Amino acid sequence: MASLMFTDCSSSTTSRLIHLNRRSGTFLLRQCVGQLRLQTTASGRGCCIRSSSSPISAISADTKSSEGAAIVIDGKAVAKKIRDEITIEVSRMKESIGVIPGLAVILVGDRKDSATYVRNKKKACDSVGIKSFEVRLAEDSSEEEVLKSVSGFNDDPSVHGILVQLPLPSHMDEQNILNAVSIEKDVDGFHPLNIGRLAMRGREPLFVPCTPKGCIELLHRYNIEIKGKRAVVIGRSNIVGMPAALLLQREDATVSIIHSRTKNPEEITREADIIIAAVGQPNMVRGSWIKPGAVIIDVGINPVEDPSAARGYRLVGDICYEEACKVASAITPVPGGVGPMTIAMLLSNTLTSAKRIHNFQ
Ligand SMILES: Nc1nc2c(c(=O)[nH]1)N[C@@H](CN(C=O)c1ccc(C(=O)N[C@@H](CCC(=O)O)C(=O)O)cc1)CN2
Repeated sequence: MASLMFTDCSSSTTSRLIHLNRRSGTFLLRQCVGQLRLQTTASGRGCCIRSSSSPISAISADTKSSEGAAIVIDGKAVAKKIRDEITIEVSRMKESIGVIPGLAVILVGDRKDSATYVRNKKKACDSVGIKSFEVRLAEDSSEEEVLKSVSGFNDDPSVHGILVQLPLPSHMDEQNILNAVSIEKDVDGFHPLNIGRLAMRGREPLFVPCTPKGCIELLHRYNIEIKGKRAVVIGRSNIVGMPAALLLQREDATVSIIHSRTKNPEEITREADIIIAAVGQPNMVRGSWIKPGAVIIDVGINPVEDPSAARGYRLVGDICYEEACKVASAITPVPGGVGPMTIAMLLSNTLTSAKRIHNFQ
């Protein structure tokens, strides 16, 4: 007997374990007429899946898939492909001009999630041949100590990319620290000059923030048209929502941003052909918010209690996946959607930086 974990979207912290016996399995398979298989996703949630590993030919953002099941946009697979492409470029650069791209990461404090992300960034660098440098500072370090590390990496010619892992401890002035990163090495794209250029027509940023860049890259790699579409971005953070909205606008979408003071979020979201959700609220967007056939990019990575999971919790997005996948034409899962793309885009930005600094085409 197999078992599937379904999230109860009406409650973010409770979940039901539904045993899938032969009968219910048949029922689900019938619902997925024409589908390839019945599958539990990496997070253990069930959905009908048309394609999960290879980019597809154009999906219309206007029309609902006839089967009533979304294509799963496989960020993990796309990120792997991008890492393979970067590996080739890194070795071509090394062989041609003897330069190895270098990425420096500054981690302040002892947040477990941040430590995991930094460890994963180092692993990803190793896997593509990028050199990595790391500074770890204690939670009670001073802002001056962080600025000193930034300044050291700004002056180090073997470092082509610098990032300060966020969030920083609350006693630090985040903007002051991000401003100190050399704009030529700002591979996170958080420097105000890079963000400012992103917002201006006719100006190009040196780097685009990794998570929003990953969202757009997924749309491109799955041939999802953006031009002329109505897009809704839920959330207006500096690192995801705001730059994602700017990028969609640059791609000629008509963009609305939904935030905590928006009066009618459901109504506005229901108009969208493309939804990017980056609000940090587990399962906030329900199936009823979604226009049939919309494409959904879920940036949320929210831990919810789950005693049956090895870690005692599992990750869910901002979108109620099992409702949304019946309405949308394509959707990113959590985990395995946008998350892996963030690190792939970081590697890509670091390679771009090294090429630019060394004038290597
Ligand atoms: N300086 C920065 N700080 C932060 C950024 C950033 O882009 N630059 N983004 C996030 C954290 N982040 C990278 O730093 C990040 C988050 C999640 C993932 C990821 O791959 N998630 C997996 C699930 C991981 C798990 O199981 O725990 C997934 O979604 O599949 C990568 C990077 C905030 N800080």
